[in-house]
Amino acid sequence: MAMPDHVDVTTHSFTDCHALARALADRIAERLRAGIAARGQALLAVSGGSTPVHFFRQLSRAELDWSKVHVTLVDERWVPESHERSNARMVKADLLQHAASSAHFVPLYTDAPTPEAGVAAVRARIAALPFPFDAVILGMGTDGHTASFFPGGDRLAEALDLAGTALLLPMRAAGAGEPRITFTLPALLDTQGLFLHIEGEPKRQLLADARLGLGAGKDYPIRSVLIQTRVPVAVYWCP
Ligand SMILES: O=C(O)[C@H](O)[C@@H](O)[C@H](O)[C@H](O)COP(=O)(O)O
Repeated sequence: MAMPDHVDVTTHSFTDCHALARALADRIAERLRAGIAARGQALLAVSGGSTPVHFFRQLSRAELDWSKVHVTLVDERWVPESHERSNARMVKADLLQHAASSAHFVPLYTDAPTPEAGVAAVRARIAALPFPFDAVILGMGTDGHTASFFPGGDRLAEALDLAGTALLLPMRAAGAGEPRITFTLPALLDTQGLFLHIEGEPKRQLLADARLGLGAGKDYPIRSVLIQTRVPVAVYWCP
C-alpha cells in the first residue's frame, strides 16, 4: 500500500475563544488521564505567546492527578522568569494554578548568558522526562513560525530535520525578539497527540496557504508540521 504523502490535518472550529479553550482543555485533560492510566505519569508541552491564556486557565481546573504530570514548553525566550516575555512566567501565572498547581514544571531557561551556553544543561534536565509526550500544543505566528522555528532562523534547517537527533536547539532570528531555545521538530513529533491552537482569520488563511504550499506558504516553517508523516495534527481555531 502506498504511504500517504502527509498526515491528516483535522480542523475543529469554534465560535469564540472561550468555547475553544473549553474544548481543547477537555481534549488535553483526557490525553493526560490516558497517559497516567497507561504508565503512571504524563508529559505535556505547551506553547507560550498570547493565544493560550484562556486555554491555560481552563486546563488548570481539570480534574486529574496533576502530581503525576510533567509540564514543559515547546520553546522559550532566553529571558529570566521575572521578564514579561518569559513563557515560563505565563505558564506559572495561568496554567500551574488551582488543580494544576501540583504539576511538575520543567523550564527551558537557565541563568547562562545565552541559549548556546545554557542548552547543554537544559538538555540534561529534559532527558530525564518520560518521553513520548502525551500532548504537544503548538501555536503559530503571523510570519508562519511555530515553536521557535522562525523564517531565517540560524538553526532552522537543523531544527526541522526529521533525521536529526537533538532534542533542543538554540535559535536566533530577526523576527524572534530575543534569542530562543526550542524543541526540535522530531522531538515534538514524539507525541501521542499533536495540537495546533490558532485564533483569527489571518492565521486561518496563512495556515491554508502553508498547507497547500501556495505563494509564500511554501516557505513558512509551519508547513513542516503539516507535511510530515508521523503524527496527525488537530487544529483548534476560532475567529
Ligand atoms: O514563545 C513563543 O513565541 C511561542 O511559543 C510561539 O511559537 C507562539 O506560539 C507564536 O508566536 C504565537 O504567538 P501568539 O499566541 O502570541 O500569537
